[in-house]
Amino acid sequence: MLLAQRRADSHQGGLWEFPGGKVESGESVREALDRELKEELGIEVQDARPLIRVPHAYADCRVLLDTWLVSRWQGEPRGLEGQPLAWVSMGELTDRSMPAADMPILDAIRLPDTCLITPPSVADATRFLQALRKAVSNGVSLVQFRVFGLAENDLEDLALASRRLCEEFGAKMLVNGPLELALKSGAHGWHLNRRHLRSLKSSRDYAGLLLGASCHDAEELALAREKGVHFVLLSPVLPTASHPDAEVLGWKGFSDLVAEFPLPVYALGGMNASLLEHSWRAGAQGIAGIRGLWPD
Ligand SMILES: Nc1nc2c([nH]c(=O)n2[C@@H]2O[C@H](COP(=O)(O)OP(=O)(O)OP(=O)(O)O)[C@@H](O)[C@H]2O)c(=O)[nH]1
Repeated sequence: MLLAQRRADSHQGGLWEFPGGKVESGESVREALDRELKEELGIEVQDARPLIRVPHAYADCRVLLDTWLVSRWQGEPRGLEGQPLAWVSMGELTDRSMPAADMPILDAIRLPDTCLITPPSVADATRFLQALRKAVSNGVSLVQFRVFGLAENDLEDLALASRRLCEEFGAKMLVNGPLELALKSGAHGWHLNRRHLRSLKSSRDYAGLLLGASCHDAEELALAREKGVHFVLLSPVLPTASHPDAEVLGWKGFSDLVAEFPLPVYALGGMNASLLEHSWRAGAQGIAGIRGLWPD
């Protein structure tokens, strides 16, 4: 990631920021991005996509950080306004002092664009683990382990084996189920259903665990934000076989709900890899799913 240090006499002066600036009147956000990065860094943006929109109220002003991920550009970035620049790895991002509004952006950068949810019923644990291996070896790096109906010991064994497999390929696994199962299996995180989200005291009590939550409407999104989870799955965006009677949000309903929601949100319900780009345009971190993503 490329960071720039803000001038000492500017708003949030001295802190490290993502390069950018204000949209001028008559400009689209993409045009503003191209102009600002040309003015400040001397580069031509060639490929960029929306990442997250974060509204934030500072004591002295309100900002809406419409953040884009720039993946291709021409030219070597230079601090054309005299600002110091620093290339930092994901791990080093938190070593720099950054504006408070940037915190959700750090979560969005760290999370991948796809979240795989395991099929809930497991008839054959060996086949299940083979399919999971295929998924993580093909690049899936965020897995939600969601399995029901197994005897307690079998469930624990499967969760443990799944976590080890994920780790072998550098993927993170969250358990959707009892917190004890997440802890016993050494999972990287805990995924909260509606009931768990309501009863969660504060994310601070779960330091070190990546927390995700399932949400279905504006009220649950507000709750997820209040409780301080790291990301959300919002569903159902499109009709889905796993919840045939649920009322779908549609892409319009989805993007209205997440337009200024300051946490990464995955679109869930009827998703497959071909909808990934569409989900970005609708304001999503990416897509989550079972059938559309699970290798047979
Ligand atoms: N570019 C940028 N601005 C940020 C970040 N985080 C954050 O809170 N901001 C706030 O968003 C606003 C961006 O405006 P800016 O001052 O960079 O805009 P600009 O380049 O058009 O500058 P100017 O209006 O001083 O000429 C500032 O209030 C800044 O403090 C960040 O990571 N990058």
